[in-house]
Amino acid sequence: MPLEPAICLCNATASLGGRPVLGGIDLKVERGEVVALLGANGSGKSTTVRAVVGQVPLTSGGIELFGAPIHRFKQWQRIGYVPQRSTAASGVPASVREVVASGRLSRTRLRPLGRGDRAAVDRALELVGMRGHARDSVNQLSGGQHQRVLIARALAGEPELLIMDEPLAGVDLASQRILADALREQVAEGTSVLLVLHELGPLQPLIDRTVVLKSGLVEKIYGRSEARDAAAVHDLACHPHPDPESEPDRTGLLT
Ligand SMILES: Nc1ncnc2c1ncn2[C@@H]1O[C@H](COP(=O)(O)OP(=O)(O)OP(=O)(O)O)[C@@H](O)[C@H]1O
Repeated sequence: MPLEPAICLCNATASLGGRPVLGGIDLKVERGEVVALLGANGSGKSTTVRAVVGQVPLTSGGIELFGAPIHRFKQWQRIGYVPQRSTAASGVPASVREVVASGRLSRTRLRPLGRGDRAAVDRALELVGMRGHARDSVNQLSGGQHQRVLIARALAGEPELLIMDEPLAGVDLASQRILADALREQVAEGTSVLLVLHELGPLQPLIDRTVVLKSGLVEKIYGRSEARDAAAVHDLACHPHPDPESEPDRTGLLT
């Protein structure tokens, strides 16, 4: 019998600040599948993934994680989440290794890290090319290195489902390629992935389906062979003539 999908959203609606933001999203991520969410600013991509990780309640519809309704789902250690525009620097001095090791907490609880935990941390650092920076303070990292550390933190938990909101934002092409390689290895091991992206970049060959959102609804779904078309359509729709004067569509409440 096939396993239940890693994520299943059924006619999901959500409101923020009293305004409807998701208008009835249907979205599935099958086991081992890599799904990219594309769409213009404000189309509802982050809200969709935040609903999936339980940070935004639905007003109607449902979400199932690994076959369980989200309100009954308890196995959050199976999920690695990299939020949008988050920071590894918390104000207290912490090394890259310490931040990545914190990704094991959902598995170790208060138990000290064992050999298996340390191996998972080393592997995550290696995967994102940060092993040589393990002792560095996170406060000294560049934006791209910072993002790699946050992804390593999620990978250290050995998640079966990885959810990343704009993992390539502010990451140069060399780092994007390192992240693509890391993700490829993870996917080869069977991890399911939901990614919010603005462009597919080096991740494109990994993506099985691209779901384009518009105004809180699924506008179009592209299969693997159409990913290039999806990226092209998205580029035309979302970046037609960049206006340096325009204000980004942000409330600032999510930062
Ligand atoms: N905390 C909030 N309170 C009120 N409205 C919000 C809040 N967060 C987001 N919104 C609104 O919800 C809509 C969807 O936002 P969301 O962040 O999901 O879009 P997005 O597709 O991820 O955009 P971006 O590409 O800019 O990250 C936007 O109109 C946004 O202004």
